[in-house]
Amino acid sequence: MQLHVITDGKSTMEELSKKIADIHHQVDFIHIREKQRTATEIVGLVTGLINNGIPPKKLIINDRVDVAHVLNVGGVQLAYHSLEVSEVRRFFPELKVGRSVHSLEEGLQAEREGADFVIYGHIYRTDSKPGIAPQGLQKLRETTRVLDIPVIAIGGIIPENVSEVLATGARGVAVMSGIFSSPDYKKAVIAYRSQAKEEVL
Ligand SMILES: Cc1nc(C(=O)O)sc1CCOP(=O)(O)O
Repeated sequence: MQLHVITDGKSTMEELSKKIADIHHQVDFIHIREKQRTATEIVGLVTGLINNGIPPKKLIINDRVDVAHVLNVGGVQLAYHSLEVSEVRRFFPELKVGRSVHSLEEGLQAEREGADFVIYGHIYRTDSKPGIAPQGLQKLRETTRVLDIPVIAIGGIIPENVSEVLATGARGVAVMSGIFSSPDYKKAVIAYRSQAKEEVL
């Protein structure tokens, strides 16, 4: 199982730096999703993380392809409002490209354009996506069956539902509030990790 963690956009830069430094050994990918932050702030955060020994290849920048490129990190996570997967593939071939999708059709499109993986959601009801109906496990299963690239499940994932999510064929889970909003985030990350028997990348 791949364990992706996603920053919540609510923590201070200091809190994020500390939390990420504390948990990075337990996770495969850390998505920096700080939509209200400037490029300069994200560069400052990520440079600090790298200087503190967090492997750059584990870091994925949400949306900001330019920032990911300048920082020479592992990759970028694209949303519907981001540059297209094919454009990023063409101009930034060194970046791993993830695409956030909400249907099988979007997943197929991302795969055709050359995405390395998709994040599919949201699976369960979550306060992080208020007022939008969840996709549920059946649609996730359909998507994992059809796509060849890894499908990572997101949205309302808690340690107790990881095994049923993985049983759909999902290759991993992505977690935001379950880790970054947890008062004991170190314990939380271990609870997720213990659902996965494979080695961390
Ligand atoms: C950032 C994000 N993207 C989603 C999608 O469906 O694309 S759901 C989501 C939030 C996930 O948060 P939590 O782990 O707190 O439920």
